[in-house]
Amino acid sequence: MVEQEMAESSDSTALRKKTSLIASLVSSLQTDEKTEARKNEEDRKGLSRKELFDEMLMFMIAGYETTSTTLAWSIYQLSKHPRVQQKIKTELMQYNCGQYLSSDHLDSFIYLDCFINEVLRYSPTIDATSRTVIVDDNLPKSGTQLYKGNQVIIPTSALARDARHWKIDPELFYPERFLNEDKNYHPYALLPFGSGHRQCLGQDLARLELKVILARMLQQVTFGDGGPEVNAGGYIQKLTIMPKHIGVTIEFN
Ligand code: HEM
Repeated sequence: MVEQEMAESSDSTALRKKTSLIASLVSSLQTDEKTEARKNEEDRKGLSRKELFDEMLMFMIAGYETTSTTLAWSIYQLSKHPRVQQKIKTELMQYNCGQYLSSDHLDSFIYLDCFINEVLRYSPTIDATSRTVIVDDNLPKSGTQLYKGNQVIIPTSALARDARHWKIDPELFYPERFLNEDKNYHPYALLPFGSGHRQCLGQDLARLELKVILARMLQQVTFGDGGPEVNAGGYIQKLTIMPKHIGVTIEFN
């Protein structure tokens, strides 16, 4: 894909760089890598070819397992919460979209958005992120001293279940919270995609993928609890946090 893009004229790449990630990366390639390599890191402009390929690899690694694991958690939660599953199905039927899912249809599925948010809150695939302190500073309330170079861990999964930040018991799997009591939750209580200028670059794509796949699946099938032996839940921590025992029944509607 990158080579195809590099074969295009620079004018054509520049035209498409707002809508194509690959065109955008290719248009940032350094024209003279050797000269750039001799400069200090802060003075270098553009991407080397190696940096571009590293970015592409990062998209694949960061984009694949996170989204597929969130989908696995979604299926697990659907199997455990038939009431929630039925409510999503009712919403899908209400808009009677058949085989064709337009962006207007997707925008109408408000409860499905709440469900996806609740899965990301209750069963996060990533439990923390981190930042490197770049100047000596201290935390506003506690006064804790931080020094340049310290690594600060932000425990996103603990924040998402911290009762101080949620009006409805955070231990409950309850998508409706995002329609009512917890609609205006603290912006840093739920950070499934991080925050700030290093936040997840693929979050809109991930949300779109999750919404389309879940809507399509729930138009066709109902997930049931496969029983305590196979659908026992729990989690394993690999690159992401995955469900450990997930075993559901699938009924075609
Ligand atoms: C449900 C799916 C996903 C979850 C839960 C997720 C979560 C995250 C989190 C927590 C971070 C760190 C953000 C921070 O420290 O502030 C991150 C970074 C990143 N994600 Fe995602 N992600 C998902 C899907 C994707 C997809 C689909 C892509 C790309 C196709 C992607 C690409 C990236 C990249 C490139 C970064 C690094 C950004 C940077 O360091 O500047 N992610 N993601």
